[in-house]
Amino acid sequence: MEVLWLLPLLVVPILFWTSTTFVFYFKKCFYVAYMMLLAMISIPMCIVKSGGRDIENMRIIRFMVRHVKYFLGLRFEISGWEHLQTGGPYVIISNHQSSIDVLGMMEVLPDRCTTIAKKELLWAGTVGMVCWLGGIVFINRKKTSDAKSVMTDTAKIMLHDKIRLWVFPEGTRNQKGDILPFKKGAFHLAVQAQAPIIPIVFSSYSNFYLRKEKEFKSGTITLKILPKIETKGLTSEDVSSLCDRSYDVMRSVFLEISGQTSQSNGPSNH
Ligand SMILES: CCCCC/C=C\C/C=C\CCCCCCCC(=O)SCCNC(=O)CCNC(=O)[C@H](O)C(C)(C)COP(=O)(O)OP(=O)(O)OC[C@H]1O[C@@H](n2cnc3c(N)ncnc32)[C@H](O)[C@@H]1OP(=O)(O)O
Ligand SMILES: CCCCCCCC/C=C\CCCCCCCC(=O)OC[C@@H](O)COP(=O)(O)O
Repeated sequence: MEVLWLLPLLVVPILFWTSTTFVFYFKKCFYVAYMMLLAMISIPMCIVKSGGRDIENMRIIRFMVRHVKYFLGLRFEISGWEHLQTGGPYVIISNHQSSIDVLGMMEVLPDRCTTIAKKELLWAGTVGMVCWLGGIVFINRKKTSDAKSVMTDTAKIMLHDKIRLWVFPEGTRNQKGDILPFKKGAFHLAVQAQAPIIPIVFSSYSNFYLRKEKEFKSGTITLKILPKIETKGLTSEDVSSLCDRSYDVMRSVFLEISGQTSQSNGPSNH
């Protein structure tokens, strides 16, 4: 009878070995549950260290998240570190494929850097709470005028508090094997703060993570930090061309590091 208790210990490894769908759901559930747990542990640490919402809490979050990749069988190959050796405020822009991006983000996140996120994330339990404590700026994507005014205020805070901002200019997650046309908020922000833009490109996850096919294998993510793009002297008139330039350089690097050749990208709103 006691042997029955051992059954799950046998069944889980067998399913892991035989079913890619099981592995997919197992890893996804593990990821969410473990991030929730890490966030729960981090909340009191952030409160004790900073007394509340403070960008310095991102150091704790970064430290807590860095090992999660090992459990998911992921490796990062990072190049271009020298481009992050820039003092003062800047805006990092990167492509956005999945919530797994958070792991790459925490590999390279500079000090005094937080991010812009959709306001719905605030309600993601302990993860939402820790994001708030880390000074993440929440925007309402459904109310463009509100989102724009939050970003304009953020440009002022960036300069005043000497902080860096990480923005996903696609504005949503995308796993279509290409980069979506960029929204313009990140570029207005950089121009308003007269701060440089540092593009970071994540290679495609399609060789290890396929949402539709329910596959989540081990894999290596290439993360390329690109040279900064200056915005000194630019005005709102230059935002469209700045956005186009950044998109072009990031897209060609994305295709190169994802082992794809350049095709014409479908829709473009810039
Ligand atoms: C310890 C355990 C821890 C566990 C947890 C682990 C980690 C937690 C910590 C960190 C993790 C954080 C991860 C968070 C990831 C979250 C990612 C997201 O949520 S992505 C979604 C949210 N982000 C964005 O949407 C940013 C990009 N969007 C924009 O910038 C948009 O432009 C916009 C501001 C939202 C407006 O949207 P819209 O669709 O209207 O975009 P357009 O670009 O077409 O703009 C329309 C129009 O407005 C002009 N515009 C835009 N912005 C501005 C501005 N700031 N000032 C002035 N004008 C602006 C733009 O030029 C357009 O006009 P025109 O066409 O005439 O040029
Ligand atoms: C009790 C509430 C339960 C909520 C459970 C959800 C918790 C998520 C938990 C763990 C994942 C950790 C990573 C957190 C940050 C990732 C955020 C993210 O990637 O959001 C998606 C957003 O960029 C774009 O969203 P859309 O594709 O436009 O939509």
